Amino acid sequence: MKKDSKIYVAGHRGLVGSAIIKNLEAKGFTNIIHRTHAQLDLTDTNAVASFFSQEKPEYVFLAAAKVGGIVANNTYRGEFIYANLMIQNNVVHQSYRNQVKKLMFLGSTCIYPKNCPQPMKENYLLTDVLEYTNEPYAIAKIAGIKLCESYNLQYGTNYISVMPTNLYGPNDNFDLEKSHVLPALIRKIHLGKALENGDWDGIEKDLNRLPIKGIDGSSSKASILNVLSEFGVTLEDNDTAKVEIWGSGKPMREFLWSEDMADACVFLMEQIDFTDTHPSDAKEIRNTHINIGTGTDISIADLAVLIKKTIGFKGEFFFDAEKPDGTVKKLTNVEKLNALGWKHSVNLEAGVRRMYDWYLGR
Ligand SMILES: NC(=O)C1=CN([C@@H]2O[C@H](COP(=O)(O)OP(=O)(O)OC[C@H]3O[C@@H](n4cnc5c(N)ncnc54)[C@H](OP(=O)(O)O)[C@@H]3O)[C@@H](O)[C@H]2O)C=CC1
Ligand SMILES: C[C@H]1O[C@H](OP(=O)(O)OP(=O)(O)OC[C@H]2O[C@@H](n3cnc4c(=O)[nH]c(N)nc43)[C@H](O)[C@@H]2O)[C@@H](O)[C@@H](O)C1=O
Repeated sequence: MKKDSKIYVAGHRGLVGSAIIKNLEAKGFTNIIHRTHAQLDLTDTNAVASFFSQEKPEYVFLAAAKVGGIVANNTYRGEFIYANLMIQNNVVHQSYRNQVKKLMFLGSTCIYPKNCPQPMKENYLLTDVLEYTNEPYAIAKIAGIKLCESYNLQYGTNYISVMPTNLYGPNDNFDLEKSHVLPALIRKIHLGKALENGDWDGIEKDLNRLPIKGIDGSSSKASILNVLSEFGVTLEDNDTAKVEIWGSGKPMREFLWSEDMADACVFLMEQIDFTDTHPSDAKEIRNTHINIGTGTDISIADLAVLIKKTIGFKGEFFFDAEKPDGTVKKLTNVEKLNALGWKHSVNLEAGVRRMYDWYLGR
């Protein structure tokens, strides 16, 4: 990419899209375009066609998607498969029709089988059944990989698919119903600490920034305590706070700082072409995507303890077995990425600290 190449970042206000913009700007790219969801609904085929024919971007980062944690994926199954298929079909097809030079499609490591051998190599894709809770989302993401791969093979396009592990960072989603585990635990443990300290100013500030289910900072203490308890943050009679952890706490997850993820995306966009993702003598070209992760994981229970220490929460945890565990373990094999010359730089301890600072607005 040249510094003045026209680059479209789809999903630029999200966790990954915002980090990609920051990374591109830091590297001196000057011609970045974007649209909010309200300005351009990427599920609208005609609107996406008009946008591409008017703007003619040269490079596309497809970081717009319908995204959420385990319960959101399991609850809004129809929305997750429909929106993701539509967004990627529209963006990839219009990129082809408008001669985009290179596109990066973002999938997810939930594309791999539920009981995949660990760590998961790219070629384990489509070797067994998927995890039920996110099957619709995963099917859409697998379709996205195959869409890019198939256009490359039939039309000679240059589209790269990357499969990130669980991500976290600035502009994450802290909605306790729909978010992923790491931002959810940061917020719940932060609120638990505020409850045990009687810090109602802190609770008011938090709820004014992001109201929960109809309560905000001006709501009565009784209704705040009531709604927080529905989300698993409670104050016991002895003034000890308790925070709920969904599931058993045993599942293992791998976490990558979103700004590392963005750096990997820009690195791959600049350094590799589709042809670099498979051997030149391959008779059947498949599994051309690249995992992005750290290669290290942690149990959810241990993650909660790490966040507890970072925040300085003194209370207790309890586990809600009614909530799903999801995949037991999904650790990426990152040999392919490392061999291309990229490695993450922010470890989980430092990342959680940065994440909490960002959450507090420091
Ligand atoms: N977060 C994670 O842990 C992981 C994410 N990924 C993948 O990374 C990519 C980015 O995810 P992430 O940044 O976390 O997601 P976010 O939810 O933070 O951001 C998604 C962005 O897409 C936009 N968007 C959603 N629907 C539409 C639409 N119909 N039209 C236009 N814009 C839309 C959103 O806008 P708005 O908010 O206005 O709707 C938002 O800006 C996705 O492909 C996701 O699947 C993969 C693995 C893990
Ligand atoms: C990125 C990835 O994200 C999703 O998969 P997931 O990794 O299972 O997502 P998660 O972050 O929501 O949960 C991880 C683990 O953590 C546990 N957990 C504990 N307490 C809370 C909690 O309070 N909130 C949440 N969300 N989870 C919690 C939870 O029960 C689970 O065992 C899919 O969308 C998938 O499609 C995808 O791509």
